[in-house]
Amino acid sequence: MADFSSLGLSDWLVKQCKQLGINKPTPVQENCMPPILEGRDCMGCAKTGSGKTAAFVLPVVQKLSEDPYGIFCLVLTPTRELAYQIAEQFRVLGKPLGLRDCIIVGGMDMVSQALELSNQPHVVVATPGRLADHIRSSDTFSMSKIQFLILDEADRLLEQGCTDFTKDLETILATLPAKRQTLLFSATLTDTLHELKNIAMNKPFFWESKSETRTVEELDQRYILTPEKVKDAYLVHLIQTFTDEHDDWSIIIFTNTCKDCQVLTMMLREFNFPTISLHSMMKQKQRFANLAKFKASVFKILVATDVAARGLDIPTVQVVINHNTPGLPKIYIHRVGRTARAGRNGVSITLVTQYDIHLVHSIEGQIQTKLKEYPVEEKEVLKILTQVNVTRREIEIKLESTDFDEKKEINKRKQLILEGKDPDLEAKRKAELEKIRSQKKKFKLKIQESIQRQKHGQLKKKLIKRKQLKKKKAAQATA
Ligand SMILES: Nc1ncnc2c1ncn2[C@@H]1O[C@H](COP(=O)(O)OP(=O)(O)OP(=O)(O)O)[C@@H](O)[C@H]1O
Repeated sequence: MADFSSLGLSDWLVKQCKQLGINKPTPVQENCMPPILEGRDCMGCAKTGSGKTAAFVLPVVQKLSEDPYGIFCLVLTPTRELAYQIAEQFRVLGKPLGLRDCIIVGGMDMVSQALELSNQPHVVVATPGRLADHIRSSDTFSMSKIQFLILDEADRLLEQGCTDFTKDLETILATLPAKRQTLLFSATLTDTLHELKNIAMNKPFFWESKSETRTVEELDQRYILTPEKVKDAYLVHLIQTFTDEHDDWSIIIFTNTCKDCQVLTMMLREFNFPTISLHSMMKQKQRFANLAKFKASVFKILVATDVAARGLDIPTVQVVINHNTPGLPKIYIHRVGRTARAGRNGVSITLVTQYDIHLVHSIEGQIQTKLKEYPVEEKEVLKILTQVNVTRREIEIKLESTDFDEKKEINKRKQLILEGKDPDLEAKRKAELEKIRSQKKKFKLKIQESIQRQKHGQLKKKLIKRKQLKKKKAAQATA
């Protein structure tokens, strides 16, 4: 196996790696770093927790040390928390160099960010929306000379999901030089390969870890089949068991919506579990503070939406619980990848209702692994069922009396304004679309009913005819 020196890193950087416990390159590092150092574009696809961040940070820091200037490198990433994590890796590995980084994410003060950008940091780590806002509103910084553009979680940045980055990416790409190195990394790159190649890449070096499974071997992947109404009781029971048996374990619970995230956090606190939440309806400062408390093990349980599904590297996380079965295998891969990182063991448990079984099959098909049933004493779960459900209901009532839903509506309106849309017009458009959809549905239903009636009529006619024929035959026979 190669060492970092033979891959082309300077002695001071190898020493810096050692201080972080990074002694031998992981496969993605061993394979992707040489072509990057040679000046090639690169696409790296490797499992969660396999060291993709250092695979791009190290070559950039090496190259920066040979020709330091700002702005040298731009890293784009889908979430704000991930931007901080990546910037930290640059800061630590580039410390002997005096590397200056700048983090540009939404929810933080725009003026101080603009000031930092104008001071020409070596590395800018950003979420696309906020960086595009700076480009549109100010001309005090330039990225026309950057040498590296990196898209971390590249497939997420390019997919048109609920947060669509494509417009912002277009704005950003238009300000970058054509002559640059573009590096794309993710654990699920292959699904969006075609779109990724459109990012004007120059014969990229492509590397994918050779493995039939798409999740790591150290991860014990389990499921519990449960009726929807018993889900929370299973959750409370699982957490009770884990916390009784282990002192130093942390657990991440993934939920489908911000509201669910909030309800579960409050409910688990009622049961005295040290729980904290992370979702997009929280103020950014609170998000950072909560994540820091979870990382420091002040709170052992983090309830989060998919905002925490990608990239977060928290070594103490031993268990990931999916409170809902993810609708897409890709989301499942990233969620469960928050445990069993860098060779450690971990467990993931997905709560599956009878309506989600097809989703589990599709996940199993993608990851090429069968999930195993997690054994639970059902009797124990039933003992707490009423208490858990009553607690949940009380919390839901409490939350309804706060302005949680209202805040969500306000946030939505703010987002639309930022996207340059009129919230009232959008609401009208949405209502009209909904009306058309419901009319179409009604029409379809009517047609189906009329077909059904026709079929029924035809059948009735056939039966009458058959009866008449039978009668006729019987009459002929007696005559
Ligand atoms: N060569 C190495 N030896 C030991 N540990 C390493 C090495 N490279 C990286 N690590 C550590 O492995 C952990 C996971 O790395 P990283 O966060 O880069 O994973 P990733 O592949 O980006 O995962 P994800 O797809 O979830 O974002 C980090 O704590 C990192 O410090």
